[in-house]
Parts: sequence; structure tokens; C-alpha cells
Amino acid sequence: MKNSTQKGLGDPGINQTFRAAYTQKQTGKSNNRKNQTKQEKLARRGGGRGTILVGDSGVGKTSLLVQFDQGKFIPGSFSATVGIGFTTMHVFVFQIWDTAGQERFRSVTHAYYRDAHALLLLYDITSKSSFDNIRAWLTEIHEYAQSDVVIMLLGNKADMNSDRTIRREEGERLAREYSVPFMETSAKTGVNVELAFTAVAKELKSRAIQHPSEPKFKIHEYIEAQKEKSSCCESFSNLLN
Ligand SMILES: Nc1nc2c(ncn2[C@@H]2O[C@H](COP(=O)(O)OP(=O)(O)OP(=O)(O)O)[C@@H](O)[C@H]2O)c(=O)[nH]1
Repeated sequence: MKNSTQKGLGDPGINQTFRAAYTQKQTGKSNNRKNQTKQEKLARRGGGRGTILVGDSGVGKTSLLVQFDQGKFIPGSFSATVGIGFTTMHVFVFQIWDTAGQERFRSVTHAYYRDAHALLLLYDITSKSSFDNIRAWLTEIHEYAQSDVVIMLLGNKADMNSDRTIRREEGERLAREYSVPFMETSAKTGVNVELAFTAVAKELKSRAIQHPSEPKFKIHEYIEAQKEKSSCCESFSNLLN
């Protein structure tokens, strides 16, 4: 995925074609049934349990997805997403769509809101405008997405602390106002990337297979517990170093 490569397609109607091509690119295998990996089969069965990444252009949606999917950061190497990109994940059976942040592709993004079960809404902690636009994104989400869609707010580029213009507390306050879970992430260092996707996957899974007698999965509590765990492990490993 170098500069000259478009990250997605502008027409949701041809997403199926792109999906096959993208999967092939990622795995080096053909996407026919015979050659499908276990994850690809699971993803197929997961059907419409789609998660989309939204937010202004340049906040790091594709980088976050690549970090999650491939465990690496490719600095500055993406052209702006055109329409929708696609990958599959294996924490739970679901699909992730990467959307374009640019205004001119919004109508494409709207078409995907309807089918989305979860939305990861990103801003860039070094960009005030991307944070200010979160309210507009939420208005749009409430207009086009299903009313029970899972939303998570992510302040990305947490590694760029010296260029920070949005304090963590501001992100937390906004998230509280809209009753959505929040965390800061870095597609560069990988901080909280796995946690963000895992928390959403667990929430979707619990909704899909929830038995009335089982205790409800609490996404806020899960995130706080996992954050505590990782900060305790970080300080422990700091002690060892
Ligand atoms: N330091 C740092 N840079 C990041 C991070 N995430 C993304 N970037 C950089 O930010 C720029 C934009 O990243 P993209 O992933 O293309 O952003 P996008 O939101 O997908 O952009 P659109 O496709 O235009 O909507 C690139 O130069 C990335 O290398 C991060 O966590 N930390």
C-alpha cells in the first residue's frame, strides 16, 4: 500500500469484488472456498457484523487498521482512502471497513452506516479541528446508523504527546457526554489498538449470543480493567528494565 495505491473503492456496490482482491493481497492466497483460512471462513459466517472506522481525513484510520491487522506501522505511506477499504479480523467473527475522511466521499460512507454494528470514531490528539468535528460525526452517525450501534471514541496518535493539542481529559469529557467508551490509541506504537478492537468485538459477540440469564458484558468496565492491567504491567516491566 504505497503512495500511488488507493486504499479502497468509491462504490459500495463493488465491495464484494474488492473484498476478494484485498484478502488475496493480504494473505497471498486466492479467496476461493477451498483455500480459505479459518479466519476467512469465520468472517464469511459473521455476515453483516460490520465495524467501520470514521473520522476526519488523516486521523489515522487506515494506519490503525493496518496496525491491528498486520501489527505494523507504515509511516506516511497511505494515499487518502477513497471510499471503503476492507479487512477481516479474528477476535470475533466480524468485518471492518475503513472509510474515507474526506468530505467528497461522505455519501459512500453514509451507505455503510446503515449496516454497521459498530463504529470506531477517531480524532487526532494533535489536531483540534479533528476533535471539534467529532460532534458533527456523531450527529451524522445518529442520523444514518442503527440506533443501537456500538460507538467508541478514539484519540489517535497518542505517541505524539509533545504536539498534543487535545488533552486526554477533553476526550474523556466528550465521551462521557455521549455515553460512549473512550481511549487514546497509537497506530504507531500499537498502544490500545488491540484493546479497542477487542472490546468492540466482545460487545458485539455478547449482544449476538447473550443468554438472558447471563450477566451483561459491560464494555466501559472491561476497558477500564484492561487499561489498568496494561498500565500495571508497563510499570512492572519498567521496574525490571
Ligand atoms: N505518529 C503517528 N502518526 C500516525 C498515527 N496514525 C497515523 N499516522 C500518520 O498520519 C497520517 C494519516 O494516516 P492515515 O492512516 O492515512 O489516515 P486516514 O484517517 O486513514 O486518512 P484518510 O484516508 O484521508 O481518511 C499518515 O502520515 C500516518 O503515518 C499514529 O498513531 N502516530
